[in-house]
Amino acid sequence: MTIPYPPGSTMPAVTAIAPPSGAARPRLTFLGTGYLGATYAICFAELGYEVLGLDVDAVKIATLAGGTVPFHEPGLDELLRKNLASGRLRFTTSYQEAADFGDVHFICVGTPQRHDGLGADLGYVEAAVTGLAPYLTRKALIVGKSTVPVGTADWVERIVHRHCDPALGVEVAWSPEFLQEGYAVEDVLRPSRVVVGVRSDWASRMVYSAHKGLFDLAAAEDREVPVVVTDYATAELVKVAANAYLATKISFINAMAEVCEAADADVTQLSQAIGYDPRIGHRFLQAGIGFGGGCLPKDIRAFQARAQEIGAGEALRFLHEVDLINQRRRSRVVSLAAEELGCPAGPAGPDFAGARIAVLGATFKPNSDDIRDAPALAAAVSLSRAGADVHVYDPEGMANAKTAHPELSYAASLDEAVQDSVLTCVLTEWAEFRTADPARLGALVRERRVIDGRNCLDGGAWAAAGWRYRGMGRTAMTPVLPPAESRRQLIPRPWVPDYAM
Ligand SMILES: NC(=O)C1=CN([C@@H]2O[C@H](COP(=O)(O)OP(=O)(O)OC[C@H]3O[C@@H](n4cnc5c(N)ncnc54)[C@H](O)[C@@H]3O)[C@@H](O)[C@H]2O)C=CC1
Ligand SMILES: O=C(O)[C@H]1O[C@H](OP(=O)(O)OP(=O)(O)OC[C@H]2O[C@@H](n3ccc(=O)[nH]c3=O)[C@H](O)[C@@H]2O)[C@H](O)[C@@H](O)[C@@H]1O
Repeated sequence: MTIPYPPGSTMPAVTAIAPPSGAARPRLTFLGTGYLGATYAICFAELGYEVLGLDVDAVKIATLAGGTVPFHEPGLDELLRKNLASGRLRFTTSYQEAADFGDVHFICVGTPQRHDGLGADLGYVEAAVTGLAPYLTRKALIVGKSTVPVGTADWVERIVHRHCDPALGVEVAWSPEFLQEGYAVEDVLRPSRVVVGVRSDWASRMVYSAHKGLFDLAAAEDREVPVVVTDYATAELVKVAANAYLATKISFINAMAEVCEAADADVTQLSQAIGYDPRIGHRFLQAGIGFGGGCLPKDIRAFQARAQEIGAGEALRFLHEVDLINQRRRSRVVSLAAEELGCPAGPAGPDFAGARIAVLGATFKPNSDDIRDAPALAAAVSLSRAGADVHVYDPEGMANAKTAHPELSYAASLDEAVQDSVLTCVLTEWAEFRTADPARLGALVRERRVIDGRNCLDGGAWAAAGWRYRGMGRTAMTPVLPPAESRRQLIPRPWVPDYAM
């Protein structure tokens, strides 16, 4: 079924569309106030909606209601306080309150990897829907935002029908989310696209009304937000396909890093050079220790598992290789460390015999406190298990890292982490590490050896300060510059072929 967007029209003008409730804008609830749900609740209040955030974690709800975002996301704390003060934003643990309040209910709960290590655990989605549905007393729309295996929206619809009075006509839609942590506020307020799977014109209208604030903002800024209205299955697949593509792009460049290591070539220059082809582009071509986080790794595994279940397993076999390449990058940091320190190889791998190693970075990427499946922490744990005396420091991830890995030693500052170390590993590219003065740090360490697990340091400057520098698939010492910068640096004069010089 093709549903025009805005509903009933192919024109971008939408002023004639009013939400079915008759209110100026539907009232929104966000079920699950983690990284996704809290960011959405706060940003949609900022867009002018009346919003209620719900979570089963009473501490999280009290923290949010008290004006503090329980995780690190640039810009979000200010918006939270502003919108609590405006009265448009509230938080609760009561499903009854959410059902009474909301016209549109967004499901934002986690969908982690199942304990069997493959498919997605949909237990939280089921709990959220069965928690809300029995309290609904009027027609409402339940919109899934969590990342789920294809077929989930159908299943949720059946659960809703089992738990609600059919006369209410409660409906379902699925609208996957593409925000990146660290840029979440910008990504929510100015999304690259809105994708929605719907089954009725009413659901389409409601989704439109629930996003109208975004479209109004875009119009005021003379931008457009592309909207793709489709069926449930396509909407669900768009999300996992996007993450599978991003993961594949990163593993592709990391595979090139492996080849560069064997060929004594430089992957950062290779990446820069291929990225100038606009069909390839520079983004997500940063070779290093590989991808982590609460999404890419689990999503590519769940996607493979689901494809297998529906008879399309062959099509996604390459994602297994993407995963393996990614895991090898973490091991490569450990083997590089062993090479650098000349550690003897025991039957279970290298023996670091108490060598003091500074691990700079614990989060899966900078500007986040998220340590889920973080490559930096995984490498720190491997080094520690292999006998190293590891000291971890991260600007924002310390509290989460200490909870997840109390067995590691933690330093209170960058300086304390590197003090007396024989090896320094930069494994998350925080600005604090990228801009650190190698000469100053050199005075603190016992031996000047650095592994740049993100290819983010100016190797030349570190070498000039007396450090032995090792990148990941990198031979050159040139700093890795953003494309515009590098273009200015690399093309300062008309190119003259060698033979003409
Ligand atoms: N973190 C991100 O950047 C993005 C996440 N996603 C997807 O969004 C979903 C949520 O991810 P995160 O926010 O990162 O997870 P999270 O773990 O930070 O948050 C999930 C929240 O749901 C709450 N919860 C669990 N059961 C509940 C229930 N029955 N009712 C209400 N709340 C409940 C938890 O207490 C927690 O606060 C996942 O499917 C993820 O793949 C999608 C795009 C971006
Ligand atoms: O589904 C999700 O939750 C989200 O997953 C990723 O976002 P996020 O996990 O916040 O982080 P990314 O910026 O994608 O980085 C993921 C990992 O890849 C690594 N990475 C990224 C880019 C690169 O070139 N090289 C590289 O190793 C990062 O260091 C990080 O560990 C996607 O980028 C989002 O679009 C998506 O919404």
